[in-house]
Amino acid sequence: MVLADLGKRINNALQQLNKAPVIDEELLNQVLKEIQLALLQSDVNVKYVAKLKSNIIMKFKMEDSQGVNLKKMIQQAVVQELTQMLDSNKKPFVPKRGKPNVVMFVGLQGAGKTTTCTKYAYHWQKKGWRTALICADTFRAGAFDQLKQNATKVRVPFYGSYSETDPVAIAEEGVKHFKKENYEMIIVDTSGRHKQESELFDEMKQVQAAVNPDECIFVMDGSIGQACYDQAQAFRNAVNVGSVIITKLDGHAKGGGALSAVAATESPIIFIGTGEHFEDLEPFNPESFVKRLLGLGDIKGMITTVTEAVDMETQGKAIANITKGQFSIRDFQAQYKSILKLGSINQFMSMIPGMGNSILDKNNEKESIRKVKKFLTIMDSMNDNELDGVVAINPSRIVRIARGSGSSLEDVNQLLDEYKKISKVFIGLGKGLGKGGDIGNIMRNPNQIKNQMGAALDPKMIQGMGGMGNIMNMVKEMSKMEGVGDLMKGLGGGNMAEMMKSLGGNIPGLSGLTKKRR
Ligand SMILES: Nc1nc2c(ncn2[C@@H]2O[C@H](COP(=O)(O)OP(=O)(O)OP(=O)(O)O)[C@@H](O)[C@H]2O)c(=O)[nH]1
Repeated sequence: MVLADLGKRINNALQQLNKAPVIDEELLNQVLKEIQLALLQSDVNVKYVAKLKSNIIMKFKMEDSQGVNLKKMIQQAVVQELTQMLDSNKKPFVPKRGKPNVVMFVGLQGAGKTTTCTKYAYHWQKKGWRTALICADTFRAGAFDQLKQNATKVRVPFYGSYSETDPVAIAEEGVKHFKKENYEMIIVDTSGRHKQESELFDEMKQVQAAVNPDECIFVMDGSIGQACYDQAQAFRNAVNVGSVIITKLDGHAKGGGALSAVAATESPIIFIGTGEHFEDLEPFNPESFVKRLLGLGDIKGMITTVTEAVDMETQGKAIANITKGQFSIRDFQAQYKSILKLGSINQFMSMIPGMGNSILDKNNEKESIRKVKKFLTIMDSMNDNELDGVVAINPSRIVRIARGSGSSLEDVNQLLDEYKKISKVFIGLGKGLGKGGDIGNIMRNPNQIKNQMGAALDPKMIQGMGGMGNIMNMVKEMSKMEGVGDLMKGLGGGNMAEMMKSLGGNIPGLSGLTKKRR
C-alpha cells in the first residue's frame, strides 16, 4: 500500500477519539490539526487542507451530539472529505470486451511511460484480454528495444520498427495490424521529451489524429507532488487527455500532493504506479483508496476482485467436492490460480477491514508469488489421475514430477504437505457447512471451523489478522455487509458455501504467504 505513512498518521490522529471520554470541539481541533499536518507534509495544497478542516467542523457543529456516535461521524467525515479531495468527479473510459480498444499513452521522458504501458498491458492480459503493444517512440534511442524486452517478459505481442522514423506511420500501421488480428486492447506508446515543448505536443496531436484512440492516458511522475497540477493542465490543454496514471508513488513523500493536484484538474486517475515491476500497478478508486489508506478495508473492491479472480465453473466443482468430503489436487490448483489472478496480495489484504497496512513486505510478497508459480508448474507436471486423486503419488512419481517441472524433490514434497494441510481445512469446512452449505451451520458451530483454520493457517498470518477470534468476526461481519449478498447471489446458491468457495479461493495460498524468506 502506498502512502502507508500518511495513512498511519491520519489513523493515529483519529485514535485519540477512541480514548477520550468526551468528544468536544477542542479535541476535534487537535485531531484535525494533526491530520492537516500529515497532509501538508505529503505536499497536499494548503487550500484543500483548510477546506477539509472547515467542512468537518461544520458537519460536527450541525450534529446533535446526543443522538449520534460522534467518533463514527468524524471518521466518516474524514473519509468523505479525503475521497472528495481525490475525486475528479469525471468517469474514466471503460474498455469494452470483444472490440478493439485503442489506448494511447503520453507523457514526459522518464515519467515511466514505457514501463507503465507494459504494466497496463500486463493488467489486461492477465484478465484474458487479447492485448498488444506498439512502440511509436522514435525520439529516444533504445525505446523500441525497451518495449520489445518488456513485452516479451509479459508475453504480449508488440509492433515497432528500427528503420521507420515517422512515429505517426508506425502507430497507424501497428493499430491497423492489431485491429485486423482482432486484438481487444491495443496500446500505443508515444515519444516523450524532457520538458513540455511544442514539438512534443505537435507529435502527440498527429499520432492522436492518425490512430483516433478510444482513450489517451497521461503518465506523470508523482514524486513532483502538487507541481503535478500545472503539468496535468498543460497536457490536458494540448491533447485530448482522458485519464491519468501517476507513477512512482512508492517511497515518495509527496504522493498525497500529486493525487489531489491531479484530481483538481478534473482528470480521473485510473491507476497508480507503486514500483518498478510489471505487477506494481494499482487500480485507483478514490473511496477505496482512502478506506484502505485508513485501514478501514474495502469490501466492495474485495468482492469485485474476488469475483474477477474466481473461475466460477472450476470453483463450483471444487465446492461440490468439498461438501462431499473431497478435495483433490486439481481443486488445490484452482485455488492457486485464483491467487495469481488477485493481482497483488498486499493490495487484496488491505481491502480487508483492519488490515490497512499490509502484512507482507514487498520481498515477501514477491517470494510468495514465486512460490505460487512454482507450485503451479509442479502441478502441471502431474497427470489427470494424480490431479483428481484417483491414484496416490508414490516416491518414484515424485522424482518424475520434480524432473518434469524442473524443481527439486523438496519443492514437490513441500507442495504435497501444503496440499494435505489445506485439504484437511476444506474437508472440515465442507462438513461444517453440511449438505446445504448453510451459513447457519458455520455460525452455529464456529469452533469446528476455527480449529481447522487455526491448524492450517500460518500463526504469523493469524496474528497479523488480529487473532483467530478476529478472523471469525470478520467472516461474520462480512457476511452481513452490503454487496456480499449480491456476490453470493451471483455465485449461485446464495449461501455461505458459495461465499466460502470464493473467499476460500485465497485461503490456501495465504498459509504459505507470510513465511519469511530463509
Ligand atoms: N519506483 C518506481 N519506478 C518506476 C515506476 N514506474 C516507472 N519507474 C521507473 O522509472 C524509470 C523511467 O521509466 P521509463 O518507462 O523508461 O520512462 P519513459 O517515461 O517511458 O521514458 P521515455 O520513453 O524516455 O519517455 C525506469 O527506471 C522505471 O523502472 C514506479 O511506479 N515506481
